Amino acid sequence: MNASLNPDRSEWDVIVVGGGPPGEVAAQYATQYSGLEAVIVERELLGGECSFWACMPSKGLLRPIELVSNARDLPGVTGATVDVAAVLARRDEIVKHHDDGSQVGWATGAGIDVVRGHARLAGEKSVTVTASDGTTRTLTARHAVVLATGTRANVPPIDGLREARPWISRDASNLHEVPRRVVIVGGGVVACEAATWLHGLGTEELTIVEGGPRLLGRTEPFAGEIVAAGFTAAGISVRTGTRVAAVSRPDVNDAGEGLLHGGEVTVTLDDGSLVVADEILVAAGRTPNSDDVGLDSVGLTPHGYLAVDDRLTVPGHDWLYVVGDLNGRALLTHMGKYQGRIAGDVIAARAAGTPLDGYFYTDRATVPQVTFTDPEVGSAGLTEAQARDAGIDVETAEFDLAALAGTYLLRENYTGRAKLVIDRASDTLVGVTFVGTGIAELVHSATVAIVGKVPVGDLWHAVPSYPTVSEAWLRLLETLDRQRRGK
Ligand SMILES: Cc1cc2nc3c(=O)[nH]c(=O)nc-3n(C[C@H](O)[C@H](O)[C@H](O)COP(=O)(O)OP(=O)(O)OC[C@H]3O[C@@H](n4cnc5c(N)ncnc54)[C@H](O)[C@@H]3O)c2cc1C
Ligand SMILES: NC(=O)c1ccc[n+]([C@@H]2O[C@H](COP(=O)([O-])OP(=O)(O)OC[C@H]3O[C@@H](n4cnc5c(N)ncnc54)[C@H](O)[C@@H]3O)[C@@H](O)[C@H]2O)c1
Repeated sequence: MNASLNPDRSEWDVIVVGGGPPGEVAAQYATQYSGLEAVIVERELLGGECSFWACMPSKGLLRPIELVSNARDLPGVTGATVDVAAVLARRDEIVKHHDDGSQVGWATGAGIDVVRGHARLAGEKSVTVTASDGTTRTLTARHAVVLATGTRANVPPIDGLREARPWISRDASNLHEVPRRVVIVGGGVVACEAATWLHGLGTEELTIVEGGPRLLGRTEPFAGEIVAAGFTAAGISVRTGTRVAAVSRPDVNDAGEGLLHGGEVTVTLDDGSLVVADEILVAAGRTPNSDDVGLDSVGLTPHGYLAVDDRLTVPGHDWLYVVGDLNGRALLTHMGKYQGRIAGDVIAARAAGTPLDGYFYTDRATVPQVTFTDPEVGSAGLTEAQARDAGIDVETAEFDLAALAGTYLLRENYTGRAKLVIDRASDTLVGVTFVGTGIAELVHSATVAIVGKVPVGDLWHAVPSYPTVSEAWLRLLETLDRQRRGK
């Protein structure tokens, strides 16, 4: 099949609206072995937020900072510094200078057409696309439409905030100048990662304002506490339990993405104190892109996250699938891509009339995530509080990761902690959290143990290599054993 960009045709088997990784994967899986034809409609860049403004640039900025932090904490290594211009240049390479040619090449090479423009549902299996020149065309799907339009930064209705033209995550990840003083609204994942790279790139005065009681509120409490302690030690001001009451910025401009959006910003906090900065970054969660995709044309509510069943199908609309951030199940690229795999397989199976056995989505207690702060935070499954809320009779074990030979060798002043959350009834893990340098690659071992429902007794025979951070597993099991013996 010869796929192309903006082909002159109007009917496909599958139309995917939104070309982030989940949408791309849904198109791939729906077509790769089925003979079905698919088109992806994308209004901006094929590859989506993740490739150009989120995961990839942010991790590209964080990696050199992590390396320098480790090197500076390791006797025998000298001279490690961050070359800001070189880091930003590599980030620009990583986002391919905002050219999605290679992604379009991947799609067409895989037999998937790409149409550029803003897509809206126009009734069952019908999609209108408005191109940048204002022309409109109507596309028809023979089998399925997949919505994968993602989310955008949420800017809360704070007095003066919108008028101040704050930075959003796109500006922070695609920054071209490093503000000397920054206030960050929010203390979740975006805020904590952005604070890490801004500090590492040279921002001198950083204030994080989080309305909730701690940073990284969805993780085990010790994770946010350790990250906050690291920030405080680095001279970053962490204001938890505090909200921004008002923002004032007399001079604003249209400098563009990643450049200062105006002059000095004065931020009034709800305790009456003032913080003056050169930029304000909003990292206060996401808003789903459901308000301008024609949902009302098929009787659906045009706002909020779109609920799906375990086959990623909108109930009552067996031709309509939603993958990625838009369904609100887990705002993570890897989970969205997993949804894309399932939705694609289900579409192909339904079109062929073959059984759907085995094609179902589950995230209820298994979602993994790594937050690339210093130290890193990694988890899979449930926190203790989430497990208790789910009615599980829980047993836990914790271990200070600084007490491992593997972590002692990694860096001089290692800080870290790990925790197991165990379902007593089945004696299997329902959640694992690691905090510390070098834990990111450990998270998948926890995911496998949880998904595989490995009995705790069997984990004793999964022997970690010496001297690695993986020995966290051994120490956690020893701690659990000691607790069970009442010692
Ligand atoms: C700063 C930051 C860092 C992150 N880092 C990580 C990370 O390290 N790991 C991780 O797993 N997750 C990370 N995430 C989350 C991750 O970016 C999202 O989960 C992921 O991008 C979701 O993919 P998506 O396709 O659902 O949405 P998006 O990536 O937002 O893609 C949606 C696409 O749909 C297009 N679109 C929208 N509406 C229309 C329309 N009407 N017509 C046509 N096209 C349309 C958009 O242009 C976009 O290209 C991060 C998020 C942020 C903000
Ligand atoms: N490494 C990764 O996996 C990674 C990195 C970045 C983002 N993400 C994903 O992107 C999503 C969005 O991240 P996020 O950090 O924007 O959202 P979030 O929901 O994780 O955090 C937002 C934080 O802002 C706080 N907040 C909201 N309004 C506020 C206000 N007015 N004043 C003060 N605090 C306020 C909330 O209490 C919350 O703690 C997350 O769900 C995450 O999964 C993942």
